Amino acid sequence: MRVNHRKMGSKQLTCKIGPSILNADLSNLHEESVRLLADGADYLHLDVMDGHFVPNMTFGHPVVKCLRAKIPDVFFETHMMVSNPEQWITPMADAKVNQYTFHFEATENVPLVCRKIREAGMKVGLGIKPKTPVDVLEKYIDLADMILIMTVEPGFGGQSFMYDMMPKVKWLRSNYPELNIEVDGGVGPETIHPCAEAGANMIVSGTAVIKSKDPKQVMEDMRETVEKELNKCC
Ligand SMILES: O=C(CO)[C@@H](O)[C@H](O)COP(=O)(O)O
Ligand SMILES: [Fe+2]
Repeated sequence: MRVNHRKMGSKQLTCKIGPSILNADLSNLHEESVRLLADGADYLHLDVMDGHFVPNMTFGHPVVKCLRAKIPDVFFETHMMVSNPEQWITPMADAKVNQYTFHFEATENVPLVCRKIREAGMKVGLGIKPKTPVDVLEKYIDLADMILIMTVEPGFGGQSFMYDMMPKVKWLRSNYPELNIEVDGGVGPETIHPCAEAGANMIVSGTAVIKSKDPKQVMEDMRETVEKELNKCC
């Protein structure tokens, strides 16, 4: 299935805030997630790391499945920082994940992975690491529901936002007005402006939300900034 993101149709893009729980107290994953959702999160961005594609490990489908059992209705995106992303499609679909976001750099066969994700009933997210140029995505964009532009090297929360990734977001937004574009890494109240101006509408924020005394306010402020920009263009 192909989605034509180039045409300017009637689809109104909205801002979605998806906190990353990577730097939360993972022994309280359920409580932390419920708190973030009560504070206004639109979806949960679950960072899955395999210690191979990135030099860090987190959790996999068994944990996601347990969390899903306690939170049945919320949109779960798994950010798959794994080699061989094909391997975890079925288990993540079984865990009732809504969107499976994998990395361009992790596979030789992007179309095949996109197709298998869709066949398993999930939305397709396709991401690139900072050193990967955005134009490699051109022939795959219509196979995806969302493009992820990493604004740090994947692997760890709490890193500094890479401002020089914003031209990638701008290029995508100017060519694909209806595309969902996500930014991830070092995003918070201090760095949301360039993301919004460049055209990102899906905002992942870990440390800035989790470590804040007022996560609700942080998410509200980021949403307001993004919505202001989205409303400018239409
Ligand atoms: O995927 C990743 C890191 O690899 C992210 O989801 C970050 O973990 C977000 O955390 P902050 O950079 O906002 O602290
Ligand atoms: Fe992530």
